[in-house]
Amino acid sequence: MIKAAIGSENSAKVKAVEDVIDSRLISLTALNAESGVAEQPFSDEETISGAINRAAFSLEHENADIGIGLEGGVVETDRGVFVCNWGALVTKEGDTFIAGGARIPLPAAVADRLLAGEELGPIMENYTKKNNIRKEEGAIGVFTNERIVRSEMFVHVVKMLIGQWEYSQVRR
Ligand SMILES: O=P(O)(O)OP(=O)(O)OP(=O)(O)OC[C@H]1O[C@@H](n2cnc3c(O)ncnc32)[C@H](O)[C@@H]1O
Ligand SMILES: [Mg+2]
Repeated sequence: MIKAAIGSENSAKVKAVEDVIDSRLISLTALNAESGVAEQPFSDEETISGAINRAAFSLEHENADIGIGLEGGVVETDRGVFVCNWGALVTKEGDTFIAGGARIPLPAAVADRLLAGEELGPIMENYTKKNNIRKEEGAIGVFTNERIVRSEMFVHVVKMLIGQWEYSQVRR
């Protein structure tokens, strides 16, 4: 049995990993891992660092074979502020794999509040008058009419992580 650890207890993230891995081959533990970056990452680089830090923390803390970190952030571009999401998978052999998730621009009303220093999670709850968006459909779900919800977006990221790791095993 391969031992995996995911560095979050957010159900949208844990469910994504559970959906992708084969539970007959890989056991999964979820823990709240330090991201080591701001609560609201504001670039791809900062979001990637958060994902890698969570993955490394999880690997070490659980003495696992693989650690997975999933981190959300936003990126400011010439075309507006986009949501971004990154994942990292680290192995006890010292390999690190990363993969990025789908991104869409946020409405100006949301972007303005982010630029003023608020966090996306609370902004979304306030904007939609709903709780727990970040554990459920997410900003990506709200603004895509739920055609892509947060867990599905993370499933895609986790598939790209696990797939890169599998490919490295095959070639080892
Ligand atoms: O418990 P953790 O794992 O921390 O789960 P979380 O929902 O707080 O998720 P992250 O810390 O990875 O990311 C939070 C950031 O992700 C971004 N994000 C994207 N979609 C979001 C959503 O629907 N709700 C909240 N944050 C979202 C936003 O930039 C947040 O500041
Ligand atoms: Mg968080």
